[in-house]
Amino acid sequence: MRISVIGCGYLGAVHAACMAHLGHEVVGIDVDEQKVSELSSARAPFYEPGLSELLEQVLNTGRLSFTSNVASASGSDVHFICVGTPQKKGENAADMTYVDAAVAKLLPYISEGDVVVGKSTVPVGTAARLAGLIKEIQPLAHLVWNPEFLREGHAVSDTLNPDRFVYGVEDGSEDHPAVAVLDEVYAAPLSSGTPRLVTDPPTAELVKTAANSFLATKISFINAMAEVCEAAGADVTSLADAIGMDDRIGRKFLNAGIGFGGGCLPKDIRAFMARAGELGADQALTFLREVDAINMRRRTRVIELTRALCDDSLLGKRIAVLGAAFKPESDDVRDSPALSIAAQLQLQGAIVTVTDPKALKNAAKRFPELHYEPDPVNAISKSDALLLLTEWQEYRDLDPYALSPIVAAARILDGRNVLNAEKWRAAGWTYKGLGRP
Ligand SMILES: NC(=O)c1ccc[n+]([C@@H]2O[C@H](COP(=O)([O-])OP(=O)(O)OC[C@H]3O[C@@H](n4cnc5c(N)ncnc54)[C@H](O)[C@@H]3O)[C@@H](O)[C@H]2O)c1
Ligand SMILES: O=c1ccn([C@@H]2O[C@H](COP(=O)(O)OP(=O)(O)O[C@H]3O[C@H](CO)[C@@H](O)[C@H](O)[C@H]3O)[C@@H](O)[C@H]2O)c(=O)[nH]1
Repeated sequence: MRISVIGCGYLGAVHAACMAHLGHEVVGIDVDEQKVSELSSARAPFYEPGLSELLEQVLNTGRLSFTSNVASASGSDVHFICVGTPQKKGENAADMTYVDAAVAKLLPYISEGDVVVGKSTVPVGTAARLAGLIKEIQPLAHLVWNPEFLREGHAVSDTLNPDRFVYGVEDGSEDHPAVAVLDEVYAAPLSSGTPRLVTDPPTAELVKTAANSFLATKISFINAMAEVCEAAGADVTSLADAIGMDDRIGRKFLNAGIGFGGGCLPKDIRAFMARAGELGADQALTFLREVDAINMRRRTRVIELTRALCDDSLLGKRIAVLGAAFKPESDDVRDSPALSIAAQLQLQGAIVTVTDPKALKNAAKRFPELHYEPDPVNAISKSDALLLLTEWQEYRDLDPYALSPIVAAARILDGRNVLNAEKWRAAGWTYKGLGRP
């Protein structure tokens, strides 16, 4: 199949490389010339395990190319829309200008029988609106909503072996001609057993926002439990293990800590709130507002606990923050709780040094006022308190005995509950987890 991928950020770059890996002829189109040039030389513009290797492999086959010229979409059978839908400034709603512009620029190159596939995460109702625009120009083309569920850090394997495919087609029917086209695009994963569900476009759009809302809810639920555990002297980690043993609940996404961040969960639940409000579905709005509020309170709680750990004053205290990315195995700092906490601590008078194995360049662009140190030992040296905020393996493996002699005070706040508290305490550290005694 000939495929165009419009928007080659995190989602689009991975999707383009994976589609070429599946044997298709793919052109990736992005307005950012620098991204196009990096991707064309097999350099991933962001850290994603396995992506550079995959890019190199598929670029060598000649099946994949990148360009900033949207006219190159002409002749493709399938056009994937993968541009960003960030949160609007000062509002909860999604900014749809990139999707609208991408579709407007693509319109002249859509031919009879082409399938335009929406992969971006959008407010419900977007597909119907875009289908109207497409039909005006090319009545014999189709629009499908096919949301993406990949996780950063696992993006390549999630794209090649997803849990499921969801196709939202106009009449919601298996017989819709676009179903057979997408089945051909995803022939390899489908033949190895990936389930697919055919539905109508609004349901497909909602599957995505509901899935992210549910994941966010699980995290905020366990963080609310962490607050209770803290007050009652209980251990939220054992609690999560025990409730997670119930198959109906499951242990995944029950790790209490500093809360969720990233380029998806926070902005997606807010966009969902905004859309639910517009539709008059107030219960979803109220419910998700609390999920968001619990999440944001975790950041405030970490500041309070750090102050308590530092003898009730942050003024002039040297704090080493381990982690800047919103999660390990990523250099993405969009809405990173670690960086938001680091910036707040500095505003409140602490002298903060942030370290991270991959995300420091991105962090410095967003928070130029913070001090960054690539070597964790240098960052930790002479500190009055250590905050583990992104659970990179190398921070999990830190040896409390080796670090004791280099710090000013042996105090650690484990924002992800991943360290062995007994071991750190035995080495003479004051250890504080979140929702753990
Ligand atoms: N990042 C993820 O893990 C992930 C996973 C699933 C779904 N999504 C959704 O996918 C969408 C994209 O997310 P992302 O993280 O890749 O965003 P991103 O900001 O990394 O990438 C968006 C890309 O689109 C490009 N672009 C903007 N306007 C364009 C246009 N008119 N033509 C061509 N290119 C254009 C930008 O230059 C950028 O490279 C969002 O809706 C997001 O919610 C993201
Ligand atoms: O038990 C947990 C699990 C995760 N997190 C945090 O939650 C955030 C999001 O993590 P994750 O979902 O792994 O990252 P993303 O790559 O943003 O992926 C989410 O967002 C994508 C974009 O919509 C979806 O495609 C994915 O399915 C969905 O998991 C991160 O800050 C994690 O630290 C926790 O605090 N506790």
